[in-house]
Amino acid sequence: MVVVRDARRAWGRVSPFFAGSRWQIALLACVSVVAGFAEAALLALVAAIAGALSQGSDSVAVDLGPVDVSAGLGVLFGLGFTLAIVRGVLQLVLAYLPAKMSANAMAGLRRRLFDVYTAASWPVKAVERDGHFQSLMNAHVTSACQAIVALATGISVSLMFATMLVSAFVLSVPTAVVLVVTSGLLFLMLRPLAKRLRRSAKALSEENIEYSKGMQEVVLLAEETQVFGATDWYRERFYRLIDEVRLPLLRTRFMAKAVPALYQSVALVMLMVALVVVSFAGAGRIAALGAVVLILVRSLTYGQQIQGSISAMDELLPFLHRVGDAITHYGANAQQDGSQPLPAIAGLAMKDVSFGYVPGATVLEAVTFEVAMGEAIGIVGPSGAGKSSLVQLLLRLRDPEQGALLINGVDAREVRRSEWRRRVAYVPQTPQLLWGTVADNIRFYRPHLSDRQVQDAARRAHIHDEIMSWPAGYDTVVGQRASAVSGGQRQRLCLARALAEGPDVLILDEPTSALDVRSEAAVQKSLESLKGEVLLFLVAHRLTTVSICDRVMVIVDGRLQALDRPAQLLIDNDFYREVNEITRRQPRS
Ligand SMILES: Nc1ncnc2c1ncn2[C@@H]1O[C@H](COP(=O)(O)OP(=O)(O)OP(=O)(O)O)[C@@H](O)[C@H]1O
Repeated sequence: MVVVRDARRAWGRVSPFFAGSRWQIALLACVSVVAGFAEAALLALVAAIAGALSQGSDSVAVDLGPVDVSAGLGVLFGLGFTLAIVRGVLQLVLAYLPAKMSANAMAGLRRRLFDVYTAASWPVKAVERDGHFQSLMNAHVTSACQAIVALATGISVSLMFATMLVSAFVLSVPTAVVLVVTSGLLFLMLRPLAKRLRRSAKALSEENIEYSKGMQEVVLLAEETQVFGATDWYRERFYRLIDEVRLPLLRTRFMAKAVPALYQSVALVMLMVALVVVSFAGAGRIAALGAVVLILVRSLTYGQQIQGSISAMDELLPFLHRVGDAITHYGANAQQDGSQPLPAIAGLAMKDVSFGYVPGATVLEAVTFEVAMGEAIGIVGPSGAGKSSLVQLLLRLRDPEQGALLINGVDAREVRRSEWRRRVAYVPQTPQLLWGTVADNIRFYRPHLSDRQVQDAARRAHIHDEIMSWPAGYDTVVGQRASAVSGGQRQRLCLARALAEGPDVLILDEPTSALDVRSEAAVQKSLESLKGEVLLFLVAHRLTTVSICDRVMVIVDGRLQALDRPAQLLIDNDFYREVNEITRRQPRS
């Protein structure tokens, strides 16, 4: 059966992510069988006691097919209560195990997804739309765990159904045959509906991801839409996203409920058919007949629960598969690592480096240069020339298509990433603050950094005095939105973050473009004091930013046009001269 095959495949993919799953499944199976037989015995006992009471007899004969047991009413009442209690306790175990498996699976899947995502190469993550990973981690993992509960419940109720079947065979062979045939027929009748349910669930999983991506955009653009106003077009676009989830959700939820409900209605008809067969074939004494009827009714309940589990799996397995696919995808695109240690950085170079984001569209071409530790290098060029792309290669977020980045003369791909990361720091154009204290933001998940190191970094970034003037000092809470800091302070906090571990190489992408003159001067002062201590790369549009640099790279149309001292560039380089001219004419704000 498709769903069983699919469930086994899904189980194979997720079971490694939660500990002890095998023994839990084995325990679940054993407890289900024992609980099923305890229930069947209890039903036979109830029927026998009812039969004895109706005849006014003190002694009860329990018909267990080939075995007949006789005992007094008192003994059998005691046995009945014991069986009921045992059944109740086992039921608790059967409720606990799937819940535990699901909770373990949720933690295991989330850990695994987080690990493969963080280890995946940057180009794989960079092409994903915002909201994609969040949706996987939240809605998809939650649904995947519900699928695991459905799977565990399905295994449990199937075994209980099987024990009912065995009990029915013991009590009355014709009844058991009718049970097998009717159940089989029911499953066959409901399969087409179940297939449609799977299709809708798959569509729902896809639409949910689209919806999450859209909603992420709503959050990201909240400030802009507040200013521009949520236009009708904007609203319509998101209403459409909401509606696109509505239809598959309606179909999926309807069919997930309708299939088991239909099963119940048809099952009642089948029950009447079974009774007709029993009436013709005969089920022995009245007590045996009672037991057979009770077991039939109970079997149909379990059959309905099996159908419910199958429907739930039909609904939820696409989510589980998507999580599995994502784990495979990120895992297959893990960042490659080198094995060479990196004691210290003496110099960096690029040799004949060409790079493009998509095949056939070259962004950087034959870039070759050499820079030494302690130099301050500016990177300028027109918009779209390839400056940020060059930075991505320097940061080893991406690898060149041709040529190589050389660290101390060694191909960067051969150098251990962990050591490279420890020696390189970066301040992006729009650095992000964590929701936490100023100290947390400078420390940035590096608990080994002492308070003194944090404060030293802040001093070097020329932000320490300002921090000390705030009432809560380093304990001031800052965040992404309700930020307690200005743009310039944010930039310098992130500079302190970059400096905290004493990097060899510091790369800044437009560190002062969004700042006023005073903040720019403060950042410039910080950078100037770093000169000679680190290898500094400074991407800039304004030439004032690169005024502290020893040499400046001019990148035009993806080519390194020049790498020289600013004074020399003013003589040799048209682009540099032109930008210098424009800058001189502009009044400073
Ligand atoms: N993720 C990407 N996928 C595809 N193309 C990209 C991507 N990022 C940048 N590009 C393209 O690469 C070229 C160089 O872009 P890059 O961002 O490196 O330029 P830049 O010099 O930093 O520009 P700016 O000064 O405007 O920031 C541009 O044509 C741009 O469209």
